[in-house]
Amino acid sequence: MDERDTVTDGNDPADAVLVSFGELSTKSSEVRAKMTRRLRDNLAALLADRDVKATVEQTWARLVVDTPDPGRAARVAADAPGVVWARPVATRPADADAIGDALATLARATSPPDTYAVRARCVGDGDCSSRDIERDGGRIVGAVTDATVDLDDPDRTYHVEVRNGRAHVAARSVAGPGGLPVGTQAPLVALVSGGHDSPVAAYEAMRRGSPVYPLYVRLGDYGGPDHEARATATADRLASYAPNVDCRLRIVPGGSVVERLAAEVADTRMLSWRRAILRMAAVVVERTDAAGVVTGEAIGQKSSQTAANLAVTDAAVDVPVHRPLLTRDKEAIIEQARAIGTDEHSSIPVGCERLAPDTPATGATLDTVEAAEPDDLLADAAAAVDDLWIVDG
Ligand SMILES: Nc1ncnc2c1ncn2[C@@H]1O[C@H](COP(=O)(O)OP(=O)(O)OP(=O)(O)O)[C@@H](O)[C@H]1O
Repeated sequence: MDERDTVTDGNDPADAVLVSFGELSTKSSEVRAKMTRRLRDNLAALLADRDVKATVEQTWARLVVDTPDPGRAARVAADAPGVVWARPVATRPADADAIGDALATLARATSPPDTYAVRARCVGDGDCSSRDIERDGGRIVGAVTDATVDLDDPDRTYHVEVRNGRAHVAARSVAGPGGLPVGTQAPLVALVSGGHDSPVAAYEAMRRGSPVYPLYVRLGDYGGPDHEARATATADRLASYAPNVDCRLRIVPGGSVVERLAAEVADTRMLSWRRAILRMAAVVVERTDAAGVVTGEAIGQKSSQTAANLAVTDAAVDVPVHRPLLTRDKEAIIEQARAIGTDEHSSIPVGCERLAPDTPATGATLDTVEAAEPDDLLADAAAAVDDLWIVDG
């Protein structure tokens, strides 16, 4: 549910945001505490970056954001990898009257649903009965709205969580991306071309906890300013999800490698190009604390991405190559690019298509690719990384 649609008057009683971080709860207590701390720091940085005044308190099972603007803070918090949901909540003493009051105020302050349910959770408080809260709360909401109870598929769920003597009462929930907090896994070098696929792949790596170092390879005359601009815009967008990690775009000049391929290689040209940019990424991995490379390739999406050709590409490097979109369909990838806001610049037609030969190889073997590839091509590609520069956002 989008909470922006639900507040109908100025009497919203929410005074904080409750944040759930699902998967962290499956970790050992030491790892969980460490990852939760990281999520707390990430949330604080994200809220500050988006100009939301807030302090973030860490408890064992939840993060609690203290803020004068819970509605906006919940939307921002739900952008952070690791967050399962964020709810603007009214904080009350853990007694039945206070909870009932909060539910009635919330029910009046939000647009009336046709159907509703009250869900309660009591943690570590012997006197608290979730069944009583749900029954009494359901009656109270029913009395102040015309809505009817639907426990299976309600239009709105009112949530009550009671722990440590406090009750958190909510009428709205903003879904987060899940996953793990950025910075809880090793960084990866993300090859980004600015098309639809590679930004989504880089985002998926971030969503699972890896900071990414976006790497764009210039195509010389085959690329141009638009090509580079969309890669830069992509890196900015990715950085907006984790402003406290280094997500600056790295650029390597690849124009001379492209020229050589266009002049010297025919059907296997695109494969050699993939091998060359992968080799560049591998050099960046070796020179940083990154643990591997992430690309936007998916099986069979292009001739250079058949299962056979991906194996030939990988043979150019000896660092791990991760492909989070391997089995995803293009439509689903584009939908996700829209959702995370990396699609805006991805539709500009750019030069890689011009490099493609008329009859690209789909089932090449490593032997045929290597035979057609200039002997020093990969060494040339690696050397180009000496001229890498970092774009300061
Ligand atoms: N100029 C480039 N700079 C950096 N990485 C690149 C570049 N071109 C391609 N890549 C990487 O190689 C992968 C495969 O490239 P391809 O041109 O086939 O694009 P794609 O699968 O359509 O991805 P995208 O939609 O991101 O362009 C990309 O997903 C990206 O990770």
